[in-house]
Amino acid sequence: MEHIASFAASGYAPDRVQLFHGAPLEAILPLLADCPVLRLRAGESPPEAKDRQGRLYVVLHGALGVTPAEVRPGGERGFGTVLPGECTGELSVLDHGAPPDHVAAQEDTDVLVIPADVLWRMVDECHGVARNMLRLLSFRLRAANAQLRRREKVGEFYRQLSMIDGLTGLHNRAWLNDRLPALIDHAHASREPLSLIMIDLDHFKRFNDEHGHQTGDAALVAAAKAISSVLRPSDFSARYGGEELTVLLPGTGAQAAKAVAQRLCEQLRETRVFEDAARPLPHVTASMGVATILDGEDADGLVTRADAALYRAKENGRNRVALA
Ligand SMILES: Nc1nc2c(ncn2[C@@H]2O[C@H](COP(=O)(O)OP(=O)(O)OP(=O)(O)O)[C@@H](O)[C@H]2O)c(=O)[nH]1
Repeated sequence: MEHIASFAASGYAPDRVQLFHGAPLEAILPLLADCPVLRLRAGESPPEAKDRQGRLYVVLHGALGVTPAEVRPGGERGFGTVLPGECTGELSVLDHGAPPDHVAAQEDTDVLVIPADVLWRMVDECHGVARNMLRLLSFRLRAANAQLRRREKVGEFYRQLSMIDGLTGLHNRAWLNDRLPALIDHAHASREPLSLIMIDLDHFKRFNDEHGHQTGDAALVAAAKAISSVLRPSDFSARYGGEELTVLLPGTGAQAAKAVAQRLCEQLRETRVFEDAARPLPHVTASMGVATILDGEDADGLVTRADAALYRAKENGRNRVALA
């Protein structure tokens, strides 16, 4: 970093500085005359104020990169860029707090440093500067709000992504844990039925052993597709874990749910793992347990009864449906 000159001797003019737009230069120039102009090399930060008064940095040439102070070095990059005529540092001047952002030159950059007391005198003596400060603050507020909204959206995107099973594309167990209690509450409150089908692929260990784990994965994907193809848009399917899948049927009573499960069973029986006829594989079958919510029952109770029914379907020969 190099101290080039005072502003008066630097050769820079104030008319391009946003903070001074519309303000009478004859009022501003005497106040700016002794303010230092620094040259920062790429990567250098302007010196921090030794007092708690803060200071405003106006870019005269080059660019300053601004990163929120809470972001670790090497973390999220480029919160913003301050270009010639723009400034940064106004918040710590206004509230005497620590600067909220880390500032560093993105290239060789000349910066006018305006100490807090000089800035306040400008605000006192020149309404135009005060107005520009307010405009700057409202711009910062809007930018911060937009940034928050973007982060919320990104957060929601990743939340949704974390609820999807990577192999089958179905919802995963985390989604089920999140949504099932809410669906059950809704069913109790609206006095509508809700059914759950627990599905377990038959002899899947043997299938893996005979055809390889990757073919087993393909069979799981094919099963998930087949199941989704049978359901209505208001139904949900999820991968419960391993080779176990779950279907949720809101507004569906026991008999209708049993009929859906039987349809799923048939669909699986007819589903090829690979459409490619050159690689004929045995069809994958599944056993299914169906349970319909009882008065006052919670998620654990419903899943346990569906599991017990599934166990009976396995016991009775697999490739079939049992009702809880
Ligand atoms: N390929 C593949 N296999 C999986 C996956 N998740 C679980 N499995 C396999 O599924 C098999 C389940 O085996 P078991 O629990 O013994 O049940 P099963 O062989 O299907 O027998 P039954 O359920 O009694 O009909 C295990 O071999 C697991 O490794 C997966 O994501 N991909």
